Amino acid sequence: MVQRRKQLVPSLKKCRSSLCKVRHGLARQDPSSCEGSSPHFLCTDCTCEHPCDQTPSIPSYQLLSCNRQIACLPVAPESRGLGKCACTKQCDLGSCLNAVMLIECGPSNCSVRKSSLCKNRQFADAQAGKLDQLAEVFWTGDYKGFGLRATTHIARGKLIAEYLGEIVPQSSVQNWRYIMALPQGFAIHASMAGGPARFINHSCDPNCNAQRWLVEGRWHVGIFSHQDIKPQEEITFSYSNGRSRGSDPCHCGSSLCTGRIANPPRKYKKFQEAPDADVVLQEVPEQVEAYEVESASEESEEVEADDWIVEVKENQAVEVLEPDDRRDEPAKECEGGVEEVACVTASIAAECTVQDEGSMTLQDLLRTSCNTAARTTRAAEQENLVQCEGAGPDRKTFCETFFAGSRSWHQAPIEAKQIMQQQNLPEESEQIAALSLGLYLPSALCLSRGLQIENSKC
Ligand SMILES: C[S@@+](CC[C@H](N)C(=O)[O-])C[C@H]1O[C@@H](n2cnc3c(N)ncnc32)[C@H](O)[C@@H]1O
Repeated sequence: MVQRRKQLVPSLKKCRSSLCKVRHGLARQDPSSCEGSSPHFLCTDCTCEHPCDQTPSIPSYQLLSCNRQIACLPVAPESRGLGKCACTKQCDLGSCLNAVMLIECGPSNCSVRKSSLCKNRQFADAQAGKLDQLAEVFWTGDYKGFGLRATTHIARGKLIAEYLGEIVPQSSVQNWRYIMALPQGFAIHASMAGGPARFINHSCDPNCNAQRWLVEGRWHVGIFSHQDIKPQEEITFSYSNGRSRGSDPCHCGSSLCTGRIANPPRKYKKFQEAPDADVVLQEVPEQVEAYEVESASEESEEVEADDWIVEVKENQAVEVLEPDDRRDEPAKECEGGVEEVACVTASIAAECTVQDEGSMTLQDLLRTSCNTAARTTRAAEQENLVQCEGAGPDRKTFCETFFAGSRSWHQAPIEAKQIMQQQNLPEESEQIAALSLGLYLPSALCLSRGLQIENSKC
């Protein structure tokens, strides 16, 4: 513990570089001197260990403003038949019935006439870019890679960021570093595309929690502060779902640290070849478990999410349809006089891996088109899914080595390099493979900047 502290706050006396003016975690370097900043990323700190010219830049990923539907996530069963809230003049988060049940208000379920008087629109506001930017990505150091920290004082109960990514079946996930579980076997996969929340690290004594909300019938996950947070304080939540204890070492630095961060549940172990692979399942915590439809989640856990679909009938009983049966099902959006929307959404749904026309809503349509067309996102997903088979023998070998590896690769650039050399792989292939897997790998980043690695540093 003492050693770790030394590493996080290096002594300024030892600092020889003129660039090394800022102590890690206390202040921010002038953003204008940072190269390669992405829109939400202001700057990485310079430390003696990582002077500005050596602090890695963020591995590339696509910045999203809303979730991208790759699998057609069914409308959340519990959203059916919900009435409007009982608010009259305005909706407040503490009193609106929807908000209390972690349901966001929207045109269909809010009683307040003017949407500006409804405070229960946090996710919609975030997606519209209406929320204050409260946090920035920063370099925490070798152990945890990048993280997110407050840029200002954040009061308790604030939505800091939505956990954005691609909605996929959990069964298709191979890189578990950037995953948030959803009910019914789905997940938000933020490896290739997502938002700043993908950088939030685990802590055994976190200042935030992940909450699953229903927004227009769809699950969304937000990172909310559960205590006041000071400027420059790292934003963290617990990856542990309370059921599993992971084997990855935890470096959260808290006095309550259990020494481990969580692993994916056993049923998905088949996707990680080695017990010690660097994989993490972040699952929404207990307080939102009420949103699980017990029988639905039980059933869907047993079956492949992309072959089967869970349907909810009017009486809320849950039924699992086999793929053949659901072809005859009418598009649900056609009921209720929105045929036009249904036609368009159905044609987009036809592009999806799961042919679930009935569960596409106008919101999906907007979400799909607010990013890339469904056709393109599907192509991206295909590429993601065949990471280990797809593009050439070098990437395949690297990928297999990564999943069979016994160490956290992002912490072991030397080992990564040795394996590449043992297998006679050109160095560039490591970089390409690492980036295509959405991994942070110092050696890959060094190579991308044309720098040599020596003693774990560029
Ligand atoms: C969702 S990513 C968080 C962002 C990541 N630090 C990065 O640089 O992209 C999860 C990964 O971060 C690292 N990580 C997060 N919390 C950690 C902790 N408390 N101790 C050690 N590593 C941690 C682990 O490698 C984990 O697989």
